[in-house]
Amino acid sequence: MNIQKHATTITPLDKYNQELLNNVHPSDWINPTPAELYDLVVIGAGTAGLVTAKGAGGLGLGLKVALIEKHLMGGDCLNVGCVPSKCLIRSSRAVADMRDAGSLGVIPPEEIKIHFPTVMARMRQVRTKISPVDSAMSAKKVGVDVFFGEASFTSNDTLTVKGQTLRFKKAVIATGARAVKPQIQGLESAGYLTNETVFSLTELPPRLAVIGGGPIGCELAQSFQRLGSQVTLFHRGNHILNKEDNEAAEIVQQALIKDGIRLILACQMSGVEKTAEGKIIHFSCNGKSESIVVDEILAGAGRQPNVESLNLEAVGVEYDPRKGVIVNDNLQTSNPKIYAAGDICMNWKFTHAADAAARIVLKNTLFSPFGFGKYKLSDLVMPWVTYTHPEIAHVGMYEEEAQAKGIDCNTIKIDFDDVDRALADGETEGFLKIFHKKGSDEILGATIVASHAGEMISEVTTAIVHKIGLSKMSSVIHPYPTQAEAIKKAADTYRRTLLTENTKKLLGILTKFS
Ligand SMILES: Cc1cc2nc3c(=O)[nH]c(=O)nc-3n(C[C@H](O)[C@H](O)[C@H](O)COP(=O)(O)OP(=O)(O)OC[C@H]3O[C@@H](n4cnc5c(N)ncnc54)[C@H](O)[C@@H]3O)c2cc1C
Ligand SMILES: NC(=O)c1ccc[n+]([C@@H]2O[C@H](COP(=O)([O-])OP(=O)(O)OC[C@H]3O[C@@H](n4cnc5c(N)ncnc54)[C@H](O)[C@@H]3O)[C@@H](O)[C@H]2O)c1
Repeated sequence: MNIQKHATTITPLDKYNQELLNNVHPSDWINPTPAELYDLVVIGAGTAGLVTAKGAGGLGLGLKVALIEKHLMGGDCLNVGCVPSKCLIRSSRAVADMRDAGSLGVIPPEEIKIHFPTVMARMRQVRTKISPVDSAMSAKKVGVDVFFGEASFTSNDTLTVKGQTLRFKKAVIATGARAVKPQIQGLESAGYLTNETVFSLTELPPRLAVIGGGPIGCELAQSFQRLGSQVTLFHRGNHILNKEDNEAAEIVQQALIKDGIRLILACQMSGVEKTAEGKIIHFSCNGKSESIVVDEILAGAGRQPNVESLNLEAVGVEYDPRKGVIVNDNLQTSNPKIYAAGDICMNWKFTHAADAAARIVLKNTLFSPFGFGKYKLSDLVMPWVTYTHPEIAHVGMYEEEAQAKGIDCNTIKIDFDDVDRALADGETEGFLKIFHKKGSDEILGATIVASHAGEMISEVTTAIVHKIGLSKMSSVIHPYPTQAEAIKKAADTYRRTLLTENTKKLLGILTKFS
């Protein structure tokens, strides 16, 4: 494979992208001669694969570890996912800050000028700066044999890559997922963008349609709208971000509308035609047929697991073409020698989830003699953040989820317009909800909608992981004024519920004698 092939998703080939490719798929890379037998062969060098392979190789135990990547080390997150999207989000927030500065007494310019090529060049620069940690050399340095090429199982203990056979004691499938192709007549021939191509744009599409109101669709729709595109967001459901708390999703929905996005909910897209004026999208909404013309279409309509080329049948690994490789709670597949981690097998499709799963796989493949002491996926407390503006962050259970499990749950809600720093910042849209066990201070979960909700959720995650209840949280001093004081306020609200008539009487007596 040469640099040109990988340039299909990594364009333009400027100095940043060339350096990125030199790190994540060097054109002069020569695959090593395979060892006689590998302790661990890992397929896919995204987050899950890199953490597994480098974790095993870096232990200094002399383990033989191979890592196989068909495209770009770093996978989606570095190249076409988290990293580039967050760079675009940063630029788009700068636009919104300028736009809204009037309310702070700072008069914005008549026209906010956005230089889209510079926005994208900055993104490429940042991505390249981050790339050495995911590079082929970084894995080689910790003793991992890195092979570029597509891996395919050939027998219960072998697989091939570019004509070479690798024998393994254990294997890990970490091949991730890709964008689902929406089944809309004419879309394929009209052409559309996905997360694999959108970050290669060098010119802003004046009119952009986004298919799907999930995290990808919402984050990118808001960014492109703020950067100057007229975005139309098509979503099947009645409101966007339907996996999130309804009230939280509603706040973000209103923010997208305020940004000027045309939101088409509960829609059916019936066809796309390419014409001289642009791409015409035909759709129906509430029984009414309509059409719009756009310059580009971006699909963010869900993910599909990369299972096809692995020849999983040869090794008896069960999979579902839509959900991916089937694993048990220890991340072991139906073949006991083969494990999986990351987007290929998990509902939690997040980089930090892939990282956490890889650590479980490391333990379970290498340090669980006779299957003892295996770690479980279900033991993880998983936070996540959707980086719209405002952000939605969540951890643990929702109220309905707790109730469905037969746990009586109370919700404490703090609105950010009761938080001094949020008022000072002019960022009062949003709330914190903490779900706790009824009659107890045990935290079950939390949802935060706020400008920097993602920076706040880890405090609640720490509390859940280390079983710190709301009473103890209320004794933690939070600097004034910070938006994270919302968490302290929630904890104090809980403490106040402990003040029964009897405790009040007792306190009254104590004050008399003090
Ligand atoms: C636009 C976008 C934004 C995102 N933003 C965030 C975010 O902000 N925060 C967050 O936590 N998550 C985010 N995600 C999700 C995150 O990127 C994924 O959850 C994460 O990358 C999963 O890692 P992985 O290792 O499982 O898979 P991947 O990163 O997909 O890596 C799999 C690797 O396997 C390789 N491969 C596939 N088949 C083979 C084969 N047969 N042989 C050899 N190699 C193979 C692929 O080329 C790829 O490099 C985002 C995703 C997208 C698309
Ligand atoms: N901040 C983050 O952590 C982050 C950011 C982006 C992506 N991700 C991960 O990537 C995963 C995939 O994200 P996603 O947004 O592609 O998927 P998703 O499945 O979460 O959302 C896609 C949405 O598109 C809708 N849809 C599908 N086809 C449609 C059509 N033809 N017309 C209208 N609507 C349609 C679906 O109903 C669905 O709600 C997420 O589950 C998330 O875990 C995470």
